[in-house]
Amino acid sequence: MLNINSLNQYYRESHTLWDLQLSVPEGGCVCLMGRNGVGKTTLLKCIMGLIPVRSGEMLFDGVDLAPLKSEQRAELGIGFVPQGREIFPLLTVEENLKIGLRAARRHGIKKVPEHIFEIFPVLKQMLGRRGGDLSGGQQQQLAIGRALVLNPRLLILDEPTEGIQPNIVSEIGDVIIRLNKAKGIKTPLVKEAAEVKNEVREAIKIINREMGVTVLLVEQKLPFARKVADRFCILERGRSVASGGMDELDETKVKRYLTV
Ligand SMILES: Nc1ncnc2c1ncn2[C@@H]1O[C@H](COP(=O)(O)OP(=O)(O)OP(=O)(O)O)[C@@H](O)[C@H]1O
Repeated sequence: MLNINSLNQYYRESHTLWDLQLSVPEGGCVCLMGRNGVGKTTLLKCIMGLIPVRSGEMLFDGVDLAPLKSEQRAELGIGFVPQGREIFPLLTVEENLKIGLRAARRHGIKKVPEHIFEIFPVLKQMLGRRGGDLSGGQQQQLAIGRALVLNPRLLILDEPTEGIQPNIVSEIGDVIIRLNKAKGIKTPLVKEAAEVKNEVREAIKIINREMGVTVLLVEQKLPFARKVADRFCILERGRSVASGGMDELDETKVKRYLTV
């Protein structure tokens, strides 16, 4: 579905991606891996047309992406959830989702598709809440939900579990739970970060395996990557140095390219 050949990218004079190869088969879930600063985010930005490339080829279903602006790439069916999520903090969850809808209208999608709320029930519960008041994990779910509004065939995610930590609200929640427990009062459980991470992981699996959306994601955490992806591609200093089925990601490769 997505084929990248001999891609070279520069930040001014700094050669960042070198003759890079990447292949994302239709229906697959490919995890882009590698240590900090090897060029993973840069590659995703090139695919989305957010930064220029110097040479090479990027084909999406055989269509050359090079002459297309980033909105046109989105319209072709590529959804992108950037690092840091970029949701609008002052807009409500509903308004954030409707921003995705603006581009989708051209494709006859007039309403936020109901399946998004089936994957992320929390978004339905919090439609009127401001984006900035959501926890990190909820913001991530909103960002993925917003990308799904356009009904993408390829969903690209940059470190979807980054920054999901037990937030202050849940810490306060824990204190309340403990206090109430001491008094014998039952309190609804406050979700912990690990649980939210699992939710995000399960959602990506549903999007890939049940909805049939092809997925390309950057993920540094090996257990997460192993659970969600079926293929890997490792970058080192801007070059693709290893790729294959997840079962081929052995200890030697992990030690050589991933452990810090
Ligand atoms: N806007 C920029 N201008 C100049 N250099 C940049 C810019 N953005 C990134 N770089 C450099 O390009 C290289 C690749 O960065 P990139 O963010 O793509 O790596 P990464 O693998 O995504 O890292 P991380 O895992 O830390 O997010 C790094 O050396 C980085 O310092």
